[in-house]
Amino acid sequence: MEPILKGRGLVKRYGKVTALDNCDFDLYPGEILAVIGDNGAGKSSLIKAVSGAVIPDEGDVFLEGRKVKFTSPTDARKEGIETVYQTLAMSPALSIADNMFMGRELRKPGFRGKILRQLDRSRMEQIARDKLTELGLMTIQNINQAVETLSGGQRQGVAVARAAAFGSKVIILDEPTAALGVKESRRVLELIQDVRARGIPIILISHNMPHVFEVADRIHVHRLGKRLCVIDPKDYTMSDAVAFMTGAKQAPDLAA
Ligand SMILES: Nc1ncnc2c1ncn2[C@@H]1O[C@H](COP(=O)(O)OP(=O)(O)OP(=O)(O)O)[C@@H](O)[C@H]1O
Repeated sequence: MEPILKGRGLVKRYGKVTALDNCDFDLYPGEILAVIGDNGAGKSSLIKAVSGAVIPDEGDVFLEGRKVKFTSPTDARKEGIETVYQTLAMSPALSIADNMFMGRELRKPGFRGKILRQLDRSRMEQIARDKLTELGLMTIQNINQAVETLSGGQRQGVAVARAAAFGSKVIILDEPTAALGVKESRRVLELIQDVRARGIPIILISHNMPHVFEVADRIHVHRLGKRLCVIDPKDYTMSDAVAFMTGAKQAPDLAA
């Protein structure tokens, strides 16, 4: 099977710091791939390099086998790569529907939309409602509710729904449960699994080992700017994973 998203020989330097050191990366269709690693290992740099937020100094990124050169996150988004950052790019005072359609607003048909640029609010609200229902997120009562009035978990939900709603090929989640309570984390983990069930692969960056081991199909262990190994959570324990990532234990051979 061909990876849907692939990185080869990625290098990213910040002055004297080498954040990515000839790093490879593979995400396969339909999987949840967790990316774990110690602080400063280069996880964010990797994710940014495959999603257009930084331009790698060297190396190539391939989407569905085709070499791509993203120069911005907008570029990557146009190709179907959506990143949901921990610090969510949402406008708190705007409604859920407005947030979901930010930058992709729908206009009314015909003259009113094309010439007068009128927004098709009811259609956007309907689609927003449908998407949230589809993803089991309809604990949200009112689609016109301002995002600032939502709980942290609901907000993550809206961000994920937004990513899932627009034909994304890949969704990247950066520490989606870091700021959430137990119940909310649970809901977000379920949501991640729902998104996978709809066939969209997910990259999950997380320091939370129980969450990683619960949902990931494979775990990319990142260390010193490169992929150290990829493990199946069924074959290793959480303490193995932590030992690999800190260098306390010899990692399994990647080739094997
Ligand atoms: N914009 C930047 N300017 C200078 N150095 C940077 C920049 N971004 C990252 N780095 C450095 O690159 C290295 C890798 O950082 P990166 O954020 O990719 O690691 P990380 O694994 O995501 O860490 P964490 O888990 O702590 O978020 C670190 O040494 C970091 O200080």
